[in-house]
Amino acid sequence: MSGPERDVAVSVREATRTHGTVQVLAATSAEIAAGEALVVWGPNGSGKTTLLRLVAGTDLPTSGSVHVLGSPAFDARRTRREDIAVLLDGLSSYPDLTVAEHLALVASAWGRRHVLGTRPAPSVDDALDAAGLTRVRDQYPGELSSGESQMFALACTLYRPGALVVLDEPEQRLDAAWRQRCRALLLAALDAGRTLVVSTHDRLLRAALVEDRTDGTRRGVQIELAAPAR
Ligand SMILES: Nc1ncnc2c1ncn2[C@@H]1O[C@H](COP(=O)(O)OP(=O)(O)OP(=O)(O)O)[C@@H](O)[C@H]1O
Repeated sequence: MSGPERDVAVSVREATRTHGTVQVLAATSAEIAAGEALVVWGPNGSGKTTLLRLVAGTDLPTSGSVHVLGSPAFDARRTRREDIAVLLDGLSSYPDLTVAEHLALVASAWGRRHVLGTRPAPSVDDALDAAGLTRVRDQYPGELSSGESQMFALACTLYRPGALVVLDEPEQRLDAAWRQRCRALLLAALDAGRTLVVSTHDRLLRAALVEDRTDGTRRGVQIELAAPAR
């Protein structure tokens, strides 16, 4: 979409982040409309997680601005809480609740808002099936493999409402089959009208999220962050 009717969901303008005297994010700009993906690409240490923290509103830019859903991201984090789903530093979980019970808890916590756009949310079992977690539905978080844990975190994050979803390297610790599921889940989220901001080292995920749809509409864009000086 282009033109004045474009519904901007994420706008990053000349945003930088400095820790002390060290600039960890050089001036970065990007803009996506609602329902599009922003793929953040770059080598280790290039500032991907830093940028995602600014978008998620858990950190402030040193200069420049970051707006999401029409508000400064730092404010939106509280005022638009139900609209922003974030998986940045792993998932906090309850050791004595099962995988399925965690999703049920998410649904229960969000009540009637547990709906995505005009679509009702899938059942817990359908969501677990889509994530490939049916086999471990009755296991506790401490009983999961590292790849299962990552899919569990992803499934919980995608199961809550969130017009905007922010994911830091969702493919981490996943094997090829699960990476494929991860791509399918993110494409389905986009098709449901969600806006995605995703950092990744996975070329297939990047390609899937920035490839135009068959009807020619833009699915997403990428920004590439430069390698830090070593
Ligand atoms: N609190 C901090 N104080 C100082 N430097 C920091 C701080 N947080 C991050 N950095 C530095 O900022 C740089 C960017 O880190 P960031 O985690 O954003 O990179 P990344 O692109 O996500 O890397 P990776 O691909 O390895 O996850 C790194 O060099 C890191 O050491």
